Amino acid sequence: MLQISNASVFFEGRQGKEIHALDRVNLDIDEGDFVVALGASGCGKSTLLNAIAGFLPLTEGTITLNGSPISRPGADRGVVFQKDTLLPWLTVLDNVALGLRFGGVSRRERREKAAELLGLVGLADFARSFPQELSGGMRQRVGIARALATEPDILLMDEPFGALDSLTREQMQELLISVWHRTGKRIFFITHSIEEALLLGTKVIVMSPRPGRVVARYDLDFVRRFTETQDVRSIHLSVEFSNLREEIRELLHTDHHFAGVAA
Ligand SMILES: Nc1ncnc2c1ncn2[C@@H]1O[C@H](COP(=O)(O)OP(=O)(O)OP(=O)(O)O)[C@@H](O)[C@H]1O
Repeated sequence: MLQISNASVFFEGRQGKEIHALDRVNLDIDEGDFVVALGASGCGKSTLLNAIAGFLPLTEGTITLNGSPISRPGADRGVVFQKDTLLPWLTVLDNVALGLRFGGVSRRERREKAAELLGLVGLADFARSFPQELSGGMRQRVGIARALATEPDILLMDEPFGALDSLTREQMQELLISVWHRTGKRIFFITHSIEEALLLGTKVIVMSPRPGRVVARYDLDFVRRFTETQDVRSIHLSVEFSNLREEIRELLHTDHHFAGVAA
């Protein structure tokens, strides 16, 4: 269980002015959960993810993973960003295997594991390619495989599909659902897109602008429906989906700070 209790973050802004980025966030991420954080730019989503990743400390509150407080980055958390962070001089296979190099795993095992993960994300044939030979969507798939290589407890994804065109984005959503379903990994995923949040999340939290607070929570099953039917169109067209989309859109627009959130 990943447990976030009363998490608050203050940054020191210009001229010593305090920036209240995150305000008393409580969130439990259980095994198998797909948690999506939705909110406008600047509402503290990345701050929350970075705190879970151990990249920045909370000012108040705690985050524990299986009972242990998080204070630094660790192999038990795999991170995927919007912009891929692949090393251009390494092949796709070696990029995926990289995280295991520091874990005392033999070269043969590293390569076997990396090849297996490339299969999981549909890139088995690109193991010997270099990142620059791949499309944006393919590079993000490599990033997902790499994040999974150390067998983390949770996958942290900061707008991983934000820079992709809409068709590739839809394909990546479906791929991620299949990875989630097949691995049973819990995921914490950030997005600006209401539709993406509704399709992917088993739990969706909606955050307000500064200070970032959770203003609504939803337990959803569209993603499970997708794994059974593989029919995204009928989900998008369902009354339930469109009612929720409108409800959340309205919620986001009740505050003018939310302008800029896209469906
Ligand atoms: N290191 C920092 N120093 C000072 N202020 C910061 C720092 N990091 C974030 N902030 C501020 O904290 C607030 C929350 O930022 P954060 O990046 O978490 O928002 P976000 O919801 O992820 O936004 P986006 O969707 O644009 O990525 C913003 O006002 C931002 O300017």
